[in-house]
Amino acid sequence: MTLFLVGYMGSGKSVIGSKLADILKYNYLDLDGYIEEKEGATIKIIFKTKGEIYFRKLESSYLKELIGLNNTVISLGGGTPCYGNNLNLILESKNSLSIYLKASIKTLVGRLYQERYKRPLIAHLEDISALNEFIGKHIFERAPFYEQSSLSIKTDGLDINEVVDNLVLKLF
Ligand SMILES: Nc1ncnc2c1ncn2[C@@H]1O[C@H](COP(=O)(O)OP(=O)(O)O)[C@@H](O)[C@H]1O
Ligand SMILES: O=C(O)C1=C[C@@H](OP(=O)(O)O)[C@@H](O)[C@H](O)C1
Ligand SMILES: [Mg+2]
Repeated sequence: MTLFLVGYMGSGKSVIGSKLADILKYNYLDLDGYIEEKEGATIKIIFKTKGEIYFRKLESSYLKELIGLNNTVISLGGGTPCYGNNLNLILESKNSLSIYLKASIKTLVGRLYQERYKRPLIAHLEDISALNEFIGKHIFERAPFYEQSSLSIKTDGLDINEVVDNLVLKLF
């Protein structure tokens, strides 16, 4: 079984995915981490030197390499299901489930403000209200992709361990 974690930046895909894999005794992969390892460059540097389109092409081709793995939790990037044929690959991959980690704009802003420099799409946003507006519009565009996941879980007001526990309960 492959479990794909889906959701906006800051929804907790990376942190929850790694803990979930520990609990389930599954292998763990973070698509962004995989790209960084293979390319020998951070996501930030890839965006800066080659641009977003180049990153999206890498993201799609490395996603293909990770389809069909057994006993693995994979944290996707926030944009992964929203480009090219990625969503079909995820949804049609055999013996897999996609899990949408949902969070309100307010929650995401709270989690991302201090960390926005790690994320090229939001690093330029100076203040909380600019971040708030950007995320609001962006989620409106992306939610229809995320919503096609096999299951979803609301994370507002839950700490990391509570989200993992709820997820384990939903899965089994
Ligand atoms: N449920 C949660 N409660 C509190 N903080 C969280 C929660 N989920 C994630 N975070 C924090 O939000 C930040 C972004 O999490 P991360 O796993 O990198 O998200 P993503 O991979 O979806 O962008 C991290 O600092 C993480 O510790
Ligand atoms: O939403 C996006 O388009 C992106 C999300 C990031 O991953 P996280 O969602 O793990 O932050 C990373 O893939 C890249 O910065 C682009
Ligand atoms: Mg991540």
